[in-house]
Amino acid sequence: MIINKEHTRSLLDLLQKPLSVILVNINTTTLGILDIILYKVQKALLQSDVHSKSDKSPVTVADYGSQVLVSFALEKELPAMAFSLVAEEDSGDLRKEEGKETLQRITELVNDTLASDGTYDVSPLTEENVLRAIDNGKSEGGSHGRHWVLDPIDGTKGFVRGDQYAIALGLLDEGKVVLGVLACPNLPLGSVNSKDPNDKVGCLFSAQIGGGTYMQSLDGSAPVKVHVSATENPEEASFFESYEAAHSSHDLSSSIAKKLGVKAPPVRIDSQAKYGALSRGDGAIYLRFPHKGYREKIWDHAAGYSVVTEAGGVVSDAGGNPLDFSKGRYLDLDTGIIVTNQKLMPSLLKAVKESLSENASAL
Ligand SMILES: Nc1ncnc2c1ncn2[C@@H]1O[C@H](COP(=O)(O)O)[C@@H](O)[C@H]1OP(=O)(O)O
Ligand SMILES: [Mg+2]
Ligand SMILES: [Mg+2]
Ligand SMILES: [Mg+2]
Repeated sequence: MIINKEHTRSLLDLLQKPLSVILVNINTTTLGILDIILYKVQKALLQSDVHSKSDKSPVTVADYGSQVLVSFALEKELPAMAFSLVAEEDSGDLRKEEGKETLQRITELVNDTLASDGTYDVSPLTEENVLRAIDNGKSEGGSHGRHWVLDPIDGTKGFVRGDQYAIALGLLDEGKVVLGVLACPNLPLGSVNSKDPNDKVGCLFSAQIGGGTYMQSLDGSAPVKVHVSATENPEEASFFESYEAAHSSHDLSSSIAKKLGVKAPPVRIDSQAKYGALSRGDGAIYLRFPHKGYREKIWDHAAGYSVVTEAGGVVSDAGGNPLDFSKGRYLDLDTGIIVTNQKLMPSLLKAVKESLSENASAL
C-alpha cells in the first residue's frame, strides 16, 4: 500500500474556515497539531493497524486519533458553549483487554503530537482522557440545540486502500444542517476525472446555510464558489456511486442510469468525496442504495448534504423526501439516497421508482 503525504494534512486546518464563520477562534498553530498525528498514524497503517468493528467495518488508529483530536480541540475552543458531538467512533473496543495496545498507541500519538506542537499547555492525556475524548462523540443529536456531527475518517476502506476518503464535520442547529466542511485530501483540485498523476490533490469544501459552497486547496488557496452541474440532459450526465458494491447496489444504479439514458460509465469512489465532486459539477448524479437492513448515519451525510445543497443541488431519499437530520444518530429514510440538480431530479425520481419496482431483489 502506498501512503502519500497528502493523507497527512491537518484536520483542524480543514475546520478553520467554518469555525471562523461561527466566530470560534482556533489559531493556526493549534491547527497544525493534526498534521503530525496523521503522519504517524499513516505509518502505523503500514504495520497493518486496522481493526474490525462489531459490524465488521474497519477502523484504524487514524479514525480514533482524528476523533480524539477534533473532540479535544472543539472542547477547548468552545468552552462557553454547551458542547455536543455526534461522532462515529466509540471507546467500547478500546476498553476491552484486546484493545489495550491500540489504546496505548493512540494515547502515545496524541501526547507526542500535543507536546511537539505546544499550543495547548496541558499535561499528557491519560488513557482515560483519550477514552473520554472519544466518548464526547456519544451525543444523540436531535431536533433541539446545536450538535457537531463528525465522521473522523469517512471512507475508511478507501483510506486503507490509499484511495479517496474525507474528514467530514457538520453542525446541526435545531435539527437542520447549518454548516458543512468536507476535507478530501486525495481529491484532485481540477476534476475527479483527471488522469494526470501530477495534478495537485487535496480539496476543502465548506458551506454555510444560505451562503453557498466554496472550495479551496488544502494548502490554502483562496476559496472559490462552486456550483453543481447545470445539465438538463441525462445523456451528458455522469454518476457517482460507492467504490464498494457492499455499500451500495451497483446493479440497481446501473438499471436507473440506463432508464435515464446516462451514457458515461459510473464514477466509483469512496466516501463523501462524492458529494464534494458533485458540488463542483464533476458529475451530475450520485446514487446510493445500501443493501437491506443497513441504516444510514447522520455523520455519513451531514457535511456532504450541506456542501451539495448550498451549491444548488438536491438531496433526497428514493421516495423524493428530504433528509431529516433531526431524528438522532440515524437517518430514517425510504430505501436510498439520490442527489442531483433541480432540473434532473424529477426524471431521476421517476427512473428510481421504476427501477425499484422492477429490481426489488437487487437490495
Ligand atoms: N455495509 C455498509 N453499507 C453502506 N455503507 C456502509 C457500510 N458499512 C460502512 N458504511 C459506511 O458508508 C460509508 C462509505 O460509503 P462509500 O461506499 O460511499 O464510501 C462510510 O461512511 C462507511 O463508514 P466509514 O465512515 O466507517 O468508512
Ligand atoms: Mg467506520
Ligand atoms: Mg463514514
Ligand atoms: Mg468513518
